[in-house]
Amino acid sequence: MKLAVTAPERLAVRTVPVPDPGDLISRLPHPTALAWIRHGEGIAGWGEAARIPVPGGADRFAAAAALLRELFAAADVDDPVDVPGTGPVAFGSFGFDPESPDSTLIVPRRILGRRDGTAWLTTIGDDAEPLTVPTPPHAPAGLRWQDGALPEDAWRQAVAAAVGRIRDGHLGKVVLARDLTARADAPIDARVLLRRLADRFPGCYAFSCDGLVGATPELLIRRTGDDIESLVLAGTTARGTDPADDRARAARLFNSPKDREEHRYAADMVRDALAPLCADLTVPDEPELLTLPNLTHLASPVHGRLTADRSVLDVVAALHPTPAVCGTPTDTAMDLIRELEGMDRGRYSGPVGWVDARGDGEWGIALRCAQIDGPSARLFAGCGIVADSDPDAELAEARTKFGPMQYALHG
Ligand SMILES: C=C(O[C@H]1C=CC=C(C(=O)O)[C@@H]1O)C(=O)O
Repeated sequence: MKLAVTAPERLAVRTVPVPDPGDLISRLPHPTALAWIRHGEGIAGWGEAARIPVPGGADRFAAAAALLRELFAAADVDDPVDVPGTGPVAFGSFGFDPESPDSTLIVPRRILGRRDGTAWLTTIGDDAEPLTVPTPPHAPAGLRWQDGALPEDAWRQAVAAAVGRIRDGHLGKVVLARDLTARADAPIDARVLLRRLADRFPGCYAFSCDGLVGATPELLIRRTGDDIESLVLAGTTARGTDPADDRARAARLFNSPKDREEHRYAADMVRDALAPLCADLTVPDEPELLTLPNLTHLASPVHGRLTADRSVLDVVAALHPTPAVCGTPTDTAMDLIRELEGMDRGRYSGPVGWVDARGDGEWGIALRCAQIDGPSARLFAGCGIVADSDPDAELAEARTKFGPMQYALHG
């Protein structure tokens, strides 16, 4: 696959150290924000120095990595700060399904970053060229909600059908998702959603890229030099109504054979995908609990050291789609998702994040998110289904997973 890029032939890139910029989200001047922020650290971008539409295909990550390598190698870079995220950076979000055409990389004109006490501003392109005038953010108003592809009952039946296929031995696990749509009175401003998500879910990665906005707890891969990290999530319970109930639910999740099975598929696949690329790969034998404001997940933190020079996008290519969002075996699960969900997921549950010219970067799985298109938002939530899954319980779990974006829209 050969990609086309809308960009000047040679990017001029200058990074300078800046005093602590404070809250990154409030520095975003435009509704079409680019962001990747957790606990107040990360990068925020605006303007477009380059936009790269990436067609569908199993090789979309490799094609994107190759084009960025070329674009960044040709850039004229002045970067005295020289830490991951400085110099030229592309934000990106990829379609979940290789048959979905919907993936994009964007190199912003400005990137404001903060990490471990260092802050920087990167300017890409002509410094003197004016950016559009900043606009104040406006919260969405007059929201009207509608079911997406499958109303609740139909989705429950899809889950029951998936359980049947699993019990018949066709596959071990599949993740089924559903969508909801909301329409506001005016175009939705990503900055308002980011603000609310970052405030309520500070431990998640608040992201915004080309209309895909959310706060995901799941780190697909972070590459910092040779080091790679991932946080595998699968297996979920809602938080309790009081501390005793919360502890009881967490204990039930931790000891649930059904959730352990759901988790094991995901952790095993990540280990198998990373093992050929890594030395010193550690995947815990047993998951731990990750507690979020609305949910508790089973979580496996994974670490390794790359044995060859691979961009973070090369590692994304090896990992996506994990059984946290697809299933096992992958191809059978992908076919069942196409058959039962009745929709194209677009970029929901695809990789979202950023990559720099060193090949460093952070990519999450786009969960707890919505695709914003003018005044419309399409929200997504999915659940891992195994032989012992109960359709009613999965529907309740999906409702809880819609919660963060419903909150982001309504406040
Ligand atoms: C597919 C989603 O969550 C995944 C990540 C964590 C836990 C999951 C679960 O327990 O089903 C899912 O695998 C979603 O939030 O839409």
